[in-house]
Amino acid sequence: MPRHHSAPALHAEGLTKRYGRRPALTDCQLEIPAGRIIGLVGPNGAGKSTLLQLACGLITPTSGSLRVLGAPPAADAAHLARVSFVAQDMPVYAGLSVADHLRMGARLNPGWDAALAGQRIARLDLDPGQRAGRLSGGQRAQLALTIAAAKRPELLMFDEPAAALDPLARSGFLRDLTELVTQLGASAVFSSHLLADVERVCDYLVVLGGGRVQLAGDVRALLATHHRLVTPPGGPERLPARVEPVWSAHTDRHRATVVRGTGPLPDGPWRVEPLPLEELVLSYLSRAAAATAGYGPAGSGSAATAREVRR
Ligand SMILES: Nc1ncnc2c1ncn2[C@@H]1O[C@H](COP(=O)(O)OP(=O)(O)OP(=O)(O)O)[C@@H](O)[C@H]1O
Repeated sequence: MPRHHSAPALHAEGLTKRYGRRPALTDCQLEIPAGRIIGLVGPNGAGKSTLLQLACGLITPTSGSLRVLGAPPAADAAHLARVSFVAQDMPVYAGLSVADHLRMGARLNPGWDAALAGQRIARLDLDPGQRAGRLSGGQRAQLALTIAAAKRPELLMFDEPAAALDPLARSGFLRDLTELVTQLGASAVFSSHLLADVERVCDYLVVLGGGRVQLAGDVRALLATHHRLVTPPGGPERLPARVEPVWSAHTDRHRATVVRGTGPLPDGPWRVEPLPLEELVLSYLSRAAAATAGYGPAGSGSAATAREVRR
């Protein structure tokens, strides 16, 4: 049953984090509605972990503000109970058994749902006596997901939860994550390099590049407002009115320009094609990288696709 969501899941204004003199996030504005599954994507060093760590109060901003479910991160014990965070590499206590983890969860979390935890452990066929250090990567991930969900939080945050899992384990993990978030009526944010995972699970997207928000919005709305215009090499000489070019890539045979604009695109010397999520993300990241390197906002690049976003 969905909960009543009044405050955004995350709301950042001018959010900036520097480690010493090294900028990790710069002047980020974000307003992510609650009740969504949010994919946080970007290349290595884009600031994804930093944003998640700020959101759960492990670190504090250098300047600007961040609110989580309407309150400062980790504002008090009641607020901590509303948020679950699973850090990179699915941390569990290697020397403790599965049952020990559940007992610890029950002791530390006032809203602990022992029935939910117990049912999941049984369904996953995890041996309660097994030490966590002896579990497979997929089982560890499922244990961490179980603990995160049994708190019955309003917001779950995962830092690259499925990166190290094989495709089958990853698929099961993402299916369970979606089911649990829906069952709890919660929001979830997870960072990933794997755009196929994001596409499968997320209905809201945040693209970070160079420590800045490059793109954020509802996935369906973003895909509806972005198109690929295909023209012969060298084109298009002019773009339709009211569209913004994002990025242009060319081969010997054609030029593909990713554009943003609402409404149907008029006929012209171009072919209009829908844009896969992967290409949408790569367009914004390419534009960000080009701007950093100083060669223009909608410069050209070779047509490149990749299932992983890497620098
Ligand atoms: N504790 C730290 N001390 C100093 N610099 C840090 C620290 N944590 C992160 N950084 C730097 O901040 C920037 C952002 O790092 P962050 O880990 O947030 O990126 P990321 O998008 O999560 O990367 P990845 O995908 O590789 O995990 C990087 O330049 C990184 O080197």
